[in-house]
Amino acid sequence: MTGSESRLTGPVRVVGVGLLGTSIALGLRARGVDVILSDASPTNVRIAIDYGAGRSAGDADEPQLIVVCVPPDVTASVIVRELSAYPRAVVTDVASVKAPILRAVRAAGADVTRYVGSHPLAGREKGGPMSGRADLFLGRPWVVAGHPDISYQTAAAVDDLILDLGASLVEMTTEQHDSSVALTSHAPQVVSTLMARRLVSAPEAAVNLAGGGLRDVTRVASSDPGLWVQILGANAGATAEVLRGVRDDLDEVLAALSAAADAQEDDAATGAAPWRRTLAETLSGGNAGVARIPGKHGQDRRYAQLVVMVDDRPGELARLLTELGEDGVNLEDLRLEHSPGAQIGLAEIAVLPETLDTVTSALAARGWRIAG
Ligand SMILES: NC(=O)c1ccc[n+]([C@@H]2O[C@H](COP(=O)([O-])OP(=O)(O)OC[C@H]3O[C@@H](n4cnc5c(N)ncnc54)[C@H](O)[C@@H]3O)[C@@H](O)[C@H]2O)c1
Ligand SMILES: O=C(O)C(=O)C[C@]1(C(=O)O)C=C[C@@H](O)C=C1
Repeated sequence: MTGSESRLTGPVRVVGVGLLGTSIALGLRARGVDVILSDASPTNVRIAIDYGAGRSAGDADEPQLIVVCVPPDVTASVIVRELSAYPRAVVTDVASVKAPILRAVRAAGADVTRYVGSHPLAGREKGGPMSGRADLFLGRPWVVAGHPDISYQTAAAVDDLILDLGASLVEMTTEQHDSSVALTSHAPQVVSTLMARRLVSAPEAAVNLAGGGLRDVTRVASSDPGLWVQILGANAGATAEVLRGVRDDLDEVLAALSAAADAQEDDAATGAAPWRRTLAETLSGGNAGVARIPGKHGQDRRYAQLVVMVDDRPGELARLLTELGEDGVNLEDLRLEHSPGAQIGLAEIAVLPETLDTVTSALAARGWRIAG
């Protein structure tokens, strides 16, 4: 690819080359943009350079855009420093909270006519430059949390960054952003963590029965505690409000379960017990909530699932993917499940619903066992 394929002219300076910074840098390098890398850790800069994410800073650098990708606690002070060090650059950051950062940048008296915060709703539970991926942002929402002191013309550089990385731009105020992510990201992190904590002292025999449900619920519980203390602390009010709603529902479920446990057998058999209705309503509410989550690429589209049994031998998964490619199948998603002691893995693949029958027959014809 060449630089002409990017909207940004560059150079772009990335400050903080962990997961987010390295992913942004790799994505821009793939479009030919000149990327300057900076981090408090010289080791992280070296790793990111070795990865092909960009070059080290020079005295004569005149960045068009600076993207601050450091932990939330230090984001405002780094923004203030960068605005002052590069008086012609537009500055954005990618921290997971927006209102407290804008407030702190304003309070420091910095030039907010060149600063607008942003936040890609894309990430992983693993940080550091080695987790960086050029395609991390493809099809993901990326919020620009605007404010009245920056002009559209100046903020356009941030829009260009988002579009160059293949993300979809969403405009919100900082407050709308923070209350939205309290619901979609920050409270879910706590719920996932609380469930995962139940496993710490559980018997090994029980934990070994872990299936897809537990893995889905606990994936983000592996995230960096240091980063999340900062995120939750900075968005405490809005996150607590969501969690109070969760607590109310949980109290209802506990009451229903307690009634169910106490119920006489014949009472349970009538089907009319109030606890049964409470549980059914709660579970249906969950169905209705999940149905509102947009699919991949932000479309409200559901995919058909197919589970293929993959022998636990080197190269088998690669063979499955190659053969799907040979059959012209576009995978919308792929998830692997592997139980301890099992000689097979389950590859759960998502395809467009209209292609499900064709894909199933093509795989069966090649001898793959379809589990569901
Ligand atoms: N992890 C995610 O999924 C995710 C997603 C969206 C946004 N974010 C936000 O992106 C930011 C970075 O998160 P990450 O996951 O990339 O973290 P990370 O730990 O992978 O990377 C942070 C980097 O910042 C560097 N750093 C720390 N203090 C610095 C300073 N004062 N000056 C320069 N460099 C400094 C660290 O050395 C490290 O390389 C955070 O604000 C986070 O809220 C994270
Ligand atoms: O680990 C992931 O899958 C994430 O996408 C992480 C996630 C999220 O909750 O959506 C976490 C925090 C960030 O601010 C943005 C993204």
